[in-house]
Amino acid sequence: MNLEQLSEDCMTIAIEAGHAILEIYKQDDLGVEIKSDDSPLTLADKASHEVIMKGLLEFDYPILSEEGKEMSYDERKDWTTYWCVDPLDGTKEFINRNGEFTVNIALISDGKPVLGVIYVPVKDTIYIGVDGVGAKKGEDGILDPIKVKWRDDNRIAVRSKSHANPAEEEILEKYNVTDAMSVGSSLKFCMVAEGKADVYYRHGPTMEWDTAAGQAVVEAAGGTVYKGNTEDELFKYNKENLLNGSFLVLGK
Ligand SMILES: Nc1ncnc2c1ncn2[C@@H]1O[C@H](COP(=O)(O)O)[C@@H](OP(=O)(O)O)[C@H]1O
Ligand SMILES: [Mg+2]
Repeated sequence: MNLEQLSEDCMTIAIEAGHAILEIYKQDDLGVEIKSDDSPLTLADKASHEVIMKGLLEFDYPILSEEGKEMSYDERKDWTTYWCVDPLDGTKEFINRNGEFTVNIALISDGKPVLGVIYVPVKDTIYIGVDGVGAKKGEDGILDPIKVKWRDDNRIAVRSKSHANPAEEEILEKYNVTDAMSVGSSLKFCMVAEGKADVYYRHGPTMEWDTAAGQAVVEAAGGTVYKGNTEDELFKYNKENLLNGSFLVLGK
């Protein structure tokens, strides 16, 4: 498997999906519905999902997408390598029209995200992480390497804009965080990956597709994603329950 070649194809697919999202973002009616789990869904989530499914079809790996058909653990438990996709992460931010939403494509191998692409449609910016190779950020058609930062003191945290939890404060204090920024979607992982923040601790629930591409990007940039709120166990994928527990992202 040539991850670098695959990452180029994923970039093209993510950008095309982002353009489909922007077409809908321009319209007055975003076609908002509420899903059975009470979370919002728009025409853009569906359009992006269609573009990504079509694009990834040529690669012979199964696909787990937030907007795809529900997949029981029995159906996916033997997958060794698969795509984990969030066609539009930060749907609330999309509906609020603040630009803080992303397209996320990750390749998982043996429970670890080994490739991740995150596209930010409104900024036309892309982040790529390839295990064993490194992470890059693309702006104005130029890709530059990015690296995490671990400040000696006055550390900076990123937190969810829509789902921050007071239980996060204790951990931020433990890491000497003196400043926190609220940002929507997987952009938080990107901010740690490019050294704009040192820490992202998430106490509340997310799904595996919300974190897979972000974890690949931040780890390829030199960071680490841990399960829970300690530095003991790495964060793994294709769990029986796709609901993530709390996790800790550090720029080291
Ligand atoms: N109660 C809940 N259960 C599961 N996932 C939740 C959740 N509340 C929020 N999320 C996840 O958090 C994501 C948004 O993260 P953030 O708050 O960092 O922007 C959502 O992604 P989507 O917007 O793709 O649905 C959603 O998957
Ligand atoms: Mg999401």
